[in-house]
Amino acid sequence: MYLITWRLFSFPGQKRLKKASVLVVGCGGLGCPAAQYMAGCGIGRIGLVDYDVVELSNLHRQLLHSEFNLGVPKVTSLAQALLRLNSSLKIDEYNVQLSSANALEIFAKYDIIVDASDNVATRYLVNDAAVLSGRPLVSGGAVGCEGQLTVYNYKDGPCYRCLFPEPPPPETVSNCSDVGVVGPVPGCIGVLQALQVIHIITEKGEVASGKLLLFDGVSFTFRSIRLRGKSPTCKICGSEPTITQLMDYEQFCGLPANDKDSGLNILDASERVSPVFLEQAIAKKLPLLLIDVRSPVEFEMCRLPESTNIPLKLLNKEETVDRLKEMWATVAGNQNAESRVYLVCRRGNDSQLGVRRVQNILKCQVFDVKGGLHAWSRDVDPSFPIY
Ligand SMILES: Nc1ncnc2c1ncn2[C@@H]1O[C@H](COP(=O)(O)OP(=O)(O)OP(=O)(O)O)[C@@H](O)[C@H]1O
Ligand SMILES: [Zn+2]
Repeated sequence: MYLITWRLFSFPGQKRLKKASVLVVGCGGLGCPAAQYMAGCGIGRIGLVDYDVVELSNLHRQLLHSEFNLGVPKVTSLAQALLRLNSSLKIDEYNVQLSSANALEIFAKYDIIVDASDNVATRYLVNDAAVLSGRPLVSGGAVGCEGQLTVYNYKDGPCYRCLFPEPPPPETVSNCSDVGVVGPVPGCIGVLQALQVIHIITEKGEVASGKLLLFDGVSFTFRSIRLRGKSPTCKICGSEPTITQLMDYEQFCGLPANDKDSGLNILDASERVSPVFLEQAIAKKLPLLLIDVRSPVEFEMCRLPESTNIPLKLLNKEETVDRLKEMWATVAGNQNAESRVYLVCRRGNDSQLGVRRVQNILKCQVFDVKGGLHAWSRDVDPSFPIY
């Protein structure tokens, strides 16, 4: 099974792979392919971290999980698949959320860290833990049809904080659960993360330190851009670091370290309703405007019959403002005090961002549907398709 790797990297190279240990944070769209190719090439020990269980909506891009493993912890499901491929592997399962309390202890047991997570708070946590424990970090990301990859904290190269000292404002952050991702894109980036791990272990081939590989799945192009080098003033890896231990990353970023339903929480509780509440309002035929802020493609795929599609990106455009006012006039024209606007999206994050915009435009009562269509499917109509 390892012959190809051996021919390319020589026998000592293959032995290094066998002796190496790699930790994969996140067993989803990036983590599955990364771990699969690492297992295939004979890396001796692989640690898997994920707090989540396999869901149907994961399967289009997390191909080592399967319908048989729905509800099973992702670490267990992935470990089973890897052992089917290579029974001599040693696998450690961490069915936990990586946090400031456990990261350093877990990282200490591995030579290299692969970041295959999907949220900003975890990215800062993984970066800081990698720097504090002196481990190179192979970082990947994929949203929509775009993917990227770089290696942080490798030799004299920069870390994530050197390039992004401050987190982005929470309201500007969307993740792949809201935007969606085309399965082969994380597939491709995850495979390349495995290749970077092989390069680091065997010390053959280029390591993408100080470089960012960008893949655009629409124009079908790869580009590699040079990044700024290590920053001497970086708070964690600079010459006089002020961060010497892990912190509260959810507080630092203003965002949760997981992307479960309604992860973002930027509205007041009084501005949010449950899917069951919305269902009752619809059943009572109360005057309402239900706006679905997903992309037209997603809206075409499945939607609530009462909803109208205005993608989040269009909400602020001038022509949309007029259209929105016209639509609202037809609902609230009879001055009914019970008229409301509800915003819905896939999982309840983008809809919260939309609420603020619509409030500014219409100056009326606007609500977010908590947990979006996923929660609708869970709590109101299990036959409603989720993806
Ligand atoms: N702090 C963390 N600790 C452990 N696992 C994490 C952490 N943050 C993210 N993850 C895991 O990283 C994986 C990322 O996978 P992916 O980007 O494919 O998204 P997903 O959460 O599986 O998909 P969806 O958002 O559609 O449900 C997820 O399985 C998630 O549970
Ligand atoms: Zn740094």
